Amino acid sequence: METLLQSCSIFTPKPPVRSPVDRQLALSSFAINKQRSCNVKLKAISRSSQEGSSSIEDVRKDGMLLGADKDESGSVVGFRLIPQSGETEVSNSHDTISNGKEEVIVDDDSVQTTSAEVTYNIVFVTSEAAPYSKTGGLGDVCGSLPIALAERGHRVMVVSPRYLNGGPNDKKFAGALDLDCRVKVSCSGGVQEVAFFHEYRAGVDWVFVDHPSYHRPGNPYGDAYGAFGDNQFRFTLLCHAACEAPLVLPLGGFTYGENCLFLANDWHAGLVPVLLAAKYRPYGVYKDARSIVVIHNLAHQGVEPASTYSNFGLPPEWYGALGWVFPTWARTHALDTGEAVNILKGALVTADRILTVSEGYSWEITTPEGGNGLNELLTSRKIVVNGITNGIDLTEWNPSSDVHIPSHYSLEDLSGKIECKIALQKELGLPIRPDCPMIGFIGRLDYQKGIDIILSGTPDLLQDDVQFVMLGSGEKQYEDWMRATEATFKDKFRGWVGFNVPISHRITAGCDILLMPSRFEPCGLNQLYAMRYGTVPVVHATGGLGDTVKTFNPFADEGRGEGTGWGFKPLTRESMLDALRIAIETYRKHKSSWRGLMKRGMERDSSWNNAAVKYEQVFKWAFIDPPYVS
Ligand SMILES: Nc1ncnc2c1ncn2[C@@H]1O[C@H](COP(=O)(O)OP(=O)(O)O[C@H]2O[C@H](CO)[C@@H](O)[C@H](O)[C@H]2O)[C@@H](O)[C@H]1O
Repeated sequence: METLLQSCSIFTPKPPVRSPVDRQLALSSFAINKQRSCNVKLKAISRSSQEGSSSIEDVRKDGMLLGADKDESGSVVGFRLIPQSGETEVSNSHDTISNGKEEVIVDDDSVQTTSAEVTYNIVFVTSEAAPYSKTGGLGDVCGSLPIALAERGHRVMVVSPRYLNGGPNDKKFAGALDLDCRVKVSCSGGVQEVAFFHEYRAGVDWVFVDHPSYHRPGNPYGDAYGAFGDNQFRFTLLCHAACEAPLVLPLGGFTYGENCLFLANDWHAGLVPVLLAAKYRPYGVYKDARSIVVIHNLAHQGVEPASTYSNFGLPPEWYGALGWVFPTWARTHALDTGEAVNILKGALVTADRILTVSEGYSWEITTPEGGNGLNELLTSRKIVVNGITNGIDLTEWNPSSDVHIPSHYSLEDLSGKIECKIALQKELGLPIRPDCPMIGFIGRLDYQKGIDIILSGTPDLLQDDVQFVMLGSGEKQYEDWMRATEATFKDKFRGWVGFNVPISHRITAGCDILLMPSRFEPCGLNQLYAMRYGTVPVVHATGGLGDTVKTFNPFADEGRGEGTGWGFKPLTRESMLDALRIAIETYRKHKSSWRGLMKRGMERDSSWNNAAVKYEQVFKWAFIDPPYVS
């Protein structure tokens, strides 16, 4: 066993490659060794290596394998699959993409789901992916964008930790089986062994990295006492394991191979592009792979003291990539040199391209106000920075079939929305008043979400005849404030402290208005969910909120009105209250305008397919250029 594990270790030195032929041989034998070292348990998968493509059909029950594309080294770089339903064309499509525009132009067959012109082997690396793990929007995106890309014909793997906390969430990982493949990772002054679990679902390979440090009470990042002290270690492990996964895991009988595209999400996955550049490419491995860092939130960068650099398992000469110096004002004392390591910065200087989750935010992060200290670096790489607005999972967030809401409704028949409102008032113990404007807030209770502005504006807001319900958890001072406000305004305010997905659906469906006064918002998903549910968003017009919520103009479109909500600026208590008062007034007195607002919001196309087309454009650009660090 030890020999087997040893051969799987990513720290087995690989010989420097001299000639192109040698290099090719080294690459293919490296890939073969990796495959051999993994004894995959799944019967169908092990059959597939002997019997060819037919056994893959056993595994991929919902489709038919037409063939596999291989690169010159023999690694499989793509499959051609045709879904059993036959609803989707798989051969090279004639569909055209409108770059940078909302629209996807489909050819005359009016096929709903389009397929990609060029397909890639894509590896998402993420600290959370719904439904397995979710603490916020990152989980939503990494739980649904991979499926949208797989539906378009890409081969997609998502690598994230196998969190077990002893609670009911653990059963979400029950469908993932141990692949019986162990990898040894040298980091933090020792050698760690990680295992891989796998579930093939919705066309995607969900791969879970298993290690004792992912098994503890709490959420993925911390518990009641705060953030875990070893998060740098836990996510370093994730990145090392994710870099090995395409080489060692014969998923569906074939590894993803080296010619793949890594999507490293946020700082937790930020070591991936650094590892490609520093540990693999010098040995000829992953020389044709590309990496894209996706920023969901620049405020979190994975910064730790400089002395922790040796924990990353990187060559000493790569310190400069992660090295970071705090500005003088941020240092703690006169002798503090401000030296630190910053994982996200390392990703930004080594990734081939940089993506954010809205166009507005992609610009904001290049400014001193929105750049969180990385604006100059981002400006220097502006040419590879793009913003693509997130989509939403239209199956989970559908008012006509949502399993969490008491009545279903649609644009054609909105009567169920009033029933959802009445049921919500009942559930919360508020007076049952279908005519009373009901405002909702869902989100983390922290500085980003503008909770302090809500806190200062609520007493004034509640002077009016409204109901206000908040769902969230986070900073204790805000949780306490919610409890205290509920006690003071018993008939008007409810503060639900906690993270509860079914309640979030019921608030989205039952309220008339959704409030999002975020200080900054890379994209924001709740306003997209709200619009789909005919709930009108009132938002601070920043980042993705400014991009997605169009302020109501009653005079536009020959008096029919335009817009899906209200965006206010600047972020002050007064401008938030002004916007809310206009919204409340419109709700009360201008019923047809309100219906127009609901209708336009519900009709908005927030599908992932649209966003996936734009991602594909960025993938193409990534492969046109040589690797940024080679
Ligand atoms: N108490 C609670 N109970 C139940 N569900 C709750 C909840 N609090 C939040 N949620 C859910 O968590 C998600 C939050 O998503 P957001 O996009 O609004 O913010 P987040 O800041 O986490 O994400 C970051 O990443 C995403 C994805 O890119 C960006 O949209 C965003 O701007 C960026 O800050 C939503 O699905 C929401 O319903």
